[in-house]
Amino acid sequence: MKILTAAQTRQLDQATMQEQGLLSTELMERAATAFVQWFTGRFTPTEAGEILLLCGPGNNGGDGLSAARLLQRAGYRLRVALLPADKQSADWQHNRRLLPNSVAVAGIEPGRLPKIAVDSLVIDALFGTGLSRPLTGLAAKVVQHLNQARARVIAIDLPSGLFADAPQPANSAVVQAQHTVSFGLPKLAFLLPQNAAFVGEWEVKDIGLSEAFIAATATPWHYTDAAAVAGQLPPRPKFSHKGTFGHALLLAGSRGKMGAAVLTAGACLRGGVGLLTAHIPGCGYDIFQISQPEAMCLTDKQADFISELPELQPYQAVGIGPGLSQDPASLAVLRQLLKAAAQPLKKTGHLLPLIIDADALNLLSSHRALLKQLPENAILTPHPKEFERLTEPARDDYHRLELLREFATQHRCLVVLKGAYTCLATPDGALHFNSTGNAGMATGGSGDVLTGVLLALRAHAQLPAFEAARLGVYAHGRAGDLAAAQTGQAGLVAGDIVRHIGPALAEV
Ligand SMILES: NC(=O)C1=CN([C@@H]2O[C@H](COP(=O)(O)OP(=O)(O)OC[C@H]3O[C@@H](n4cnc5c(N)ncnc54)[C@H](O)[C@@H]3O)[C@@H](O)[C@H]2O)[C@@H](O)CC1
Ligand SMILES: Nc1ncnc2c1ncn2[C@@H]1O[C@H](COP(=O)(O)OP(=O)(O)O)[C@@H](O)[C@H]1O
Ligand SMILES: [K+]
Repeated sequence: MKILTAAQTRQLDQATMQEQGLLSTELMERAATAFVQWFTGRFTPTEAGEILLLCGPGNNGGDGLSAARLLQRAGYRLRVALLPADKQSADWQHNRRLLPNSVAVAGIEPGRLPKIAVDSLVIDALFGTGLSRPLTGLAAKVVQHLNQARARVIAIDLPSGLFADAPQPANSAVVQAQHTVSFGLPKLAFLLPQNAAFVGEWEVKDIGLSEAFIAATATPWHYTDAAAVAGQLPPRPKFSHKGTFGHALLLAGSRGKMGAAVLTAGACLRGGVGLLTAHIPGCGYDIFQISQPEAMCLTDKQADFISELPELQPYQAVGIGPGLSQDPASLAVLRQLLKAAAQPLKKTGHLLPLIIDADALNLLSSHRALLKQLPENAILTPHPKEFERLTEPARDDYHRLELLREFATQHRCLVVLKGAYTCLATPDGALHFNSTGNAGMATGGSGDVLTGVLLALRAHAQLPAFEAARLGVYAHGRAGDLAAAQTGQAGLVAGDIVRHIGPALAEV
């Protein structure tokens, strides 16, 4: 699914009306109907009580007025408060005329802000994608008043005051909604942690916007939903054997962090790899062999960390980093690996696929000259702290995305910036936000599991780097969701994610 800018969203509305011969009021009615469908599915008239609908002067307010009419017809009690403006949009005026007199409508004035009881329901239809500058004056005052009221707030399309696609200045007035019900496509703002308090839970409702326009519109931003990865995992042919799905090498673990190697290996096996060999420090031999009998194991001459790079010739992909330690000897191994991976493989003529995680990323950060040696399409999997060590501290989430794009294009690699909406950056500058996963995965070892899944998919001869990375990130989050359905979020541990990788991959 694409994510468009606010300007492109306006063009999309126009294109939809032209393509489908729709009046703008008809499109607005679709949006309001979609919103009301969501609302009535969520709250009965009794649960809703008397709803306050805050209405701005543009088409977001027009959506609100149209929704007010539909909600009243459906038996809800509501009152409407209008934000004064020099001029209202034509579709706003249309829906204002259609609103029955039985709905109480009052103008908002500086000395007379609408009364909002604690826990009452408020629908925010002040501003949507047409916001052109941060809110000031009376609009800002209304928003602050609303945020202080501790009501249950539901935003139409966007929480008012929030830009759809760009940061707003610190301390701007923005509605803090519990729910945002948006139309057509997700907005970039929904995916960034800094906006969580404004957006709340969000949903996007289909209102039949022009597919042709969306397909023809260029954007760096994408949202990976089930449709994006459907059918991407190649089927396992009847006569396949363990060699068909690649032999992966994992370099992981150190004293006290053998669990990282075990989890990564388990995830790689569940990710469908044909064969897995792990190269681990001597101290981990029994731990590893007992907990992952399906994997083969090479031990380093060092007991506590890795100091040797095995012969790479047998392997189709290499993962390095989980629990590795940052010992200078492990740095030397990383150096050798990058050097060896710079040469195409004799058998295939391709570069050896690499997954670089955790301490291997930290080693890259402290020896940045090594970044020049990253082979094309290497996959790096930093969390935000690790990413900032590789680049620079970001001013905010939007700046971090800029840094992410720059990094992936400059180094011709794939970067998986982990988080609630993990963002995969590609060498051509695209950003793919993942839709799966849950806060139960905010637990030690979840990232190791991701590395294992990615390693398995990169060892697969038929999956190109981008498809493997996108599918791996999606399936990892989906496995987390399936696991949380059984354990609850608080009780989820990384091993639960491993056990659900199989079902997650079976779904796609
Ligand atoms: N495809 C879609 O997404 C559809 C969107 N519709 C609705 O239309 C909305 C966009 O409507 P508009 O473009 O009219 O924009 P808005 O209603 O978001 O706001 C624009 C109005 O607010 C004023 N304004 C902007 N920033 C302001 C500020 N900081 N302080 C005071 N006034 C400010 C503008 O001058 C204009 O009058 C969407 O958010 C959505 O709710 C639907 O009606 C139809 C379908
Ligand atoms: N709130 C969340 N919602 C969805 N996914 C999450 C959330 N928190 C963490 N995750 C996922 O869990 C993983 C955590 O990785 P990481 O921070 O490297 O943990 P660790 O180093 O302990 O393995 C990432 O894939 C991340 O996307
Ligand atoms: K709004």
